[in-house]
Amino acid sequence: MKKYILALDQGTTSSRAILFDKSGTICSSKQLEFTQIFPEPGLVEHDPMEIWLTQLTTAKLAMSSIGAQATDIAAIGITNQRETTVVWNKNTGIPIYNAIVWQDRRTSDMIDELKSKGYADIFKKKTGLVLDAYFSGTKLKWILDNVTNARKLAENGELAFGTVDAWITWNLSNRRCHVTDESNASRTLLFNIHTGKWDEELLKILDIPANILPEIVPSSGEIGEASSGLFGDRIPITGIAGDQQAATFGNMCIKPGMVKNTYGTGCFLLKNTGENALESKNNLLTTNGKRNYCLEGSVFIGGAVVQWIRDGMKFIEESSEIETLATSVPDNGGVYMVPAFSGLGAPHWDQYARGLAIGITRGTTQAHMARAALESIAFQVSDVVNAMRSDSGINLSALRVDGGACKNNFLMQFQADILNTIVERPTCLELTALGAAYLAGLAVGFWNSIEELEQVWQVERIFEPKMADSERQELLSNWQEAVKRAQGWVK
Ligand SMILES: Nc1ncnc2c1ncn2[C@@H]1O[C@H](COP(=O)(O)OP(=O)(O)O)[C@@H](O)[C@H]1O
Ligand SMILES: O=P(O)(O)OC[C@H](O)CO
Repeated sequence: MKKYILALDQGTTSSRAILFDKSGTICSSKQLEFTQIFPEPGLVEHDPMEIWLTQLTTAKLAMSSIGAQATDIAAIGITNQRETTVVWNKNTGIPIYNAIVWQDRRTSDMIDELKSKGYADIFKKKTGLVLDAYFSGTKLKWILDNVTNARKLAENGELAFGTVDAWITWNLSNRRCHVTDESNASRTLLFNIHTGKWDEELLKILDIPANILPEIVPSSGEIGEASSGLFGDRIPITGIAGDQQAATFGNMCIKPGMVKNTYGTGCFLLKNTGENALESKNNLLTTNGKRNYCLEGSVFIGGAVVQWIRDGMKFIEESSEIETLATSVPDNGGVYMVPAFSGLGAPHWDQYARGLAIGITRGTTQAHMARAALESIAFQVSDVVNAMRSDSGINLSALRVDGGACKNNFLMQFQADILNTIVERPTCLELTALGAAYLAGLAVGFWNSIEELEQVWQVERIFEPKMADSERQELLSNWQEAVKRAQGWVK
């Protein structure tokens, strides 16, 4: 009898493997952090081999720690940091350059050039995305233009491009599958979300040869097999989704209008818009979920500001300590932090914004800075919600949350206060991995219906808004002023 689904969650800062049983319970979980490479300010890379090896190791450890065999596992579901771009040689299986991470800003000039040539509208219409260095298309072009021999090898059909899902699947399948799914393809600037195909016109604009691209496969279905050499027997791969779409499914936002926000490295708020690919007038992205479209607001720095308070400022030793530090003062003492470390994402889309802290006086302490850092996460989410409110008349009765930073009770209460909306925190916070497990499990009959999965989602705690309107308005108005001052800084 198959007892588990193995979810591989390849995130920005760590690789994770989780074995879920039929009740959606985590039976085993292993996580390994990997190296963040910052070659210059604004550039962020990962070593693709380290991504693969940490992912493989976590899978083996998750299995061995509970004595699970390959034959106990019904299927593998893969979910991943999106947009991060890997190009490898199909003959050797070796990447020709480091993975260029979604946070990397090296193609900002390329984006400016595309905008100046008037291409913003066509990309928006076909891909649902705004032109920004965040997405894979210009990162891929940069590799082809800058790595020695890359373009020649690509023209000879010797190179493969993929987001991290494709890289993991290629390695799991012993180089047999070069595939991606629509939720990842929809983050490349190369994929037409209306036709469900790579778009020839966009490929031409970016000068990208079609033969480098992965085949697009369903997010849930027969995708490939992990080779027996890895786990002792073959295991079907039947689920792939970008991490934010997977979390939307894991959070069971399956009906139009339902909204989730994931508080990981960044913050990603997705609203299910059903079968309509709603075009945003407020700089939100239209993106593909499982047979559904979503409106998305991507905030580049969420929990990462807590890592910066810990590792950069060294105010705390563990991320969890920020809550005690921040609540040791009654308020932010007039300090506002805009963590635009790699520009601002939705709804501002300013590649040239940079971080600032403002309102500092002689009385400002580490506690005020920590509090301002946490508040900045909630303010950014609030900007996205407001953009969504004016776009689609969103009636946000409750916000479902997940991700590492939503363990922080102060942050969740402040979020509820600033949005003036209930925040619902579920019992299982690993909803990205759970979403990928669901996609894989539904494809092999481990679970039979979405209705069955709806029983798994349970609320752990509800945060009710308590703040007075006047206080909320003052905080938001000061935040908006701070954002204005951060914008365009490195232009
Ligand atoms: N108690 C906490 N309070 C605030 N932030 C936290 C807390 N615990 C973890 N984090 C933040 O959560 C993030 C990790 O969440 P996770 O969902 O694992 O992210 P990712 O998938 O992007 O790697 C880190 O940026 C970390 O700083
Ligand atoms: O790795 P995460 O969870 O921060 O997610 C990264 C996003 O997929 C970037 O779009």
